[in-house]
Amino acid sequence: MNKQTSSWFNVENVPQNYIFPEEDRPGSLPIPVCDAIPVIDLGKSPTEEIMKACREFRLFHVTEHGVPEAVISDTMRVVKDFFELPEDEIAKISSEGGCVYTSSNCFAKDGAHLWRDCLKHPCHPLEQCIPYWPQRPTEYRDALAKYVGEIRKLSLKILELISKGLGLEAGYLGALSEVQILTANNYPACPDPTLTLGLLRHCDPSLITILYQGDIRGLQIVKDGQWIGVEALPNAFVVILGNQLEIISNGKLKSTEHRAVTNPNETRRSIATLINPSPNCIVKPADVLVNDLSPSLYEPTLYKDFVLRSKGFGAFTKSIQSYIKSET
Ligand SMILES: O=C(O)CCC(=O)C(=O)O
Ligand SMILES: [Fe+2]
Repeated sequence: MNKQTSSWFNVENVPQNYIFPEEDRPGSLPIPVCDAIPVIDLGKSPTEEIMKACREFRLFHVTEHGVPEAVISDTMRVVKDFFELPEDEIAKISSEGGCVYTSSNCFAKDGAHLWRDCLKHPCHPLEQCIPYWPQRPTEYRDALAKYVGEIRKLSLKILELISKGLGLEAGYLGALSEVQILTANNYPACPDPTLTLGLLRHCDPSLITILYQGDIRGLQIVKDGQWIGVEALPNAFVVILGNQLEIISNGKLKSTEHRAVTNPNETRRSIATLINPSPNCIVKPADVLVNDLSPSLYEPTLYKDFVLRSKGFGAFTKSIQSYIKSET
């Protein structure tokens, strides 16, 4: 086995406090990967295809996205190296403002732990955020700065297509996406994936989330009341619709319920970049989508109140939120 940071997962049987209640755990029934989830070529200005995917699956893959392969592979490498740092190095991280490291020692539900370690930090505006990022591995900041810059461009491109598809003016959703939060997830191999979860069923508190998951499966979404698996396509990104897009679109688009399951063979890593409004933004349905036939379905809500109420960034919501400058 590779050098591992911590030993909590290096066990033959799943410890009792990692076993989720029956209604949450994946169980032993197979959940097949759905090959109907659209893979959208972004080189073709595919507004209609994106809108159809958003309506039918609330999620889609994108290829021809413009993010260089080397940027992705360097990022995955430094993220792997980060999670393999000695425990005392990682322990220093949690004390640095704005950057949060959570190990599986945090309880997720009813005393059950997630089978996951995770690192979260804001990453836009870049200059303001970089000083809070981990300094080890030494290439972390350089690699991630390139990655989040590329993801910013990609997210604006996708939001522009969705703005158009919803009939909103150009730049409408882009203007509501001033904050970007990166979550790097590390799910070690698990002796019994039927009992455990990398991430519980949730919706992201974002407008959209751009997820990179390499070539190891583990993401599942709810479609028509059933769990379905999402393929892991190397060098493609998964776009997940978040709560804020559901509100702004006045329910025309719905957020994606999803979770991450574990596997018995190898460590899976994913990088989720959440594209969010700023904390003091009032999020409400776009005026052009509200009329007599389609009355407003959501109360205007201050984004930071939404996030605090829903604990959108987990147990450390407050420290992440308070770090982001309110004037942004
Ligand atoms: O690891 C995954 O596939 C999902 C990650 C995720 O949903 C999240 O970080 O919010
Ligand atoms: Fe998520």
